[in-house]
Amino acid sequence: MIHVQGVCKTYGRQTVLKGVDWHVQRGEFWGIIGPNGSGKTTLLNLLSGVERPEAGDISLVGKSLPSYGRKALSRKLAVLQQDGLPPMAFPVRQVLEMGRFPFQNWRGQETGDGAAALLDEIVNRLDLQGLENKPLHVLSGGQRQRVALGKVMAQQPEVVLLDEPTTYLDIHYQMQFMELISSWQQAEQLTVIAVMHDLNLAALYCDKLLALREGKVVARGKPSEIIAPEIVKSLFEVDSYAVMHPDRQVPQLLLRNEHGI
Ligand SMILES: Nc1ncnc2c1ncn2[C@@H]1O[C@H](COP(=O)(O)OP(=O)(O)OP(=O)(O)O)[C@@H](O)[C@H]1O
Repeated sequence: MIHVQGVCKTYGRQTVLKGVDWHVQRGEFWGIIGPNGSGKTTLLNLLSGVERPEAGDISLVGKSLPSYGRKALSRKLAVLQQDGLPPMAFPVRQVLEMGRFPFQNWRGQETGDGAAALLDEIVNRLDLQGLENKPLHVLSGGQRQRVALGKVMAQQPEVVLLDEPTTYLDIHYQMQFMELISSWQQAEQLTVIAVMHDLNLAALYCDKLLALREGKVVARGKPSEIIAPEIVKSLFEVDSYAVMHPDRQVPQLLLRNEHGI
């Protein structure tokens, strides 16, 4: 689905990504992990076409990323940020309709049928009934992030890029958000790439993890291979224990100090 080959990115004198190679298959859920400043968001910005690499190539479904026009790219790929939508006055339903941009003509009219039914389905799936006519700025952060997800779903992409999407959510909404993404991914064979700071959530929901440090890939693999005390120590300089989650059989981290308490 996505091929990243020898990608380097420099800002001024700082080389932020140093020769990243990475292959993502259709339908996989990847988490990008690593310490602050390791290049995670930069890599996501390159994948979304917002930024261009100085060296190397990125291809999406066999075609080089720069060869996509804006609309063609937005039919393939959608991006959801930490705070997906600002608290603006647009009503929820209208925000969801904005996700249909790739399918609208120059007059803003939908070129195919079925958009209204699709939006109804999204409203039900995300439990947004009763909120459709409310302006975004009266919603809670958790509700707003659900609307942001709905807008991305309305775009019907094949790939979704998420940049720390649960940062501002409490644990209830974090779980809810990850469950929604995960069920969408499985239902549609969606490819998901998410920058994740919460390693326990990453272990629970991602199929695979890419670990970056100082702009280089230092580890990649299944959560069971990556969420291990030695790797976590090498990435974050933090001591930890890894224990098995009793329901899902994936590792979960418990933090510790150097005295083991
Ligand atoms: N537009 C920019 N101009 C200059 N430097 C930048 C720019 N974007 C990122 N950087 C620098 O590149 C480095 C990597 O930043 P990036 O945001 O990709 O890291 P990150 O791993 O996502 O960090 P965090 O976990 O803190 O979000 C940082 O040192 C940052 O200051």
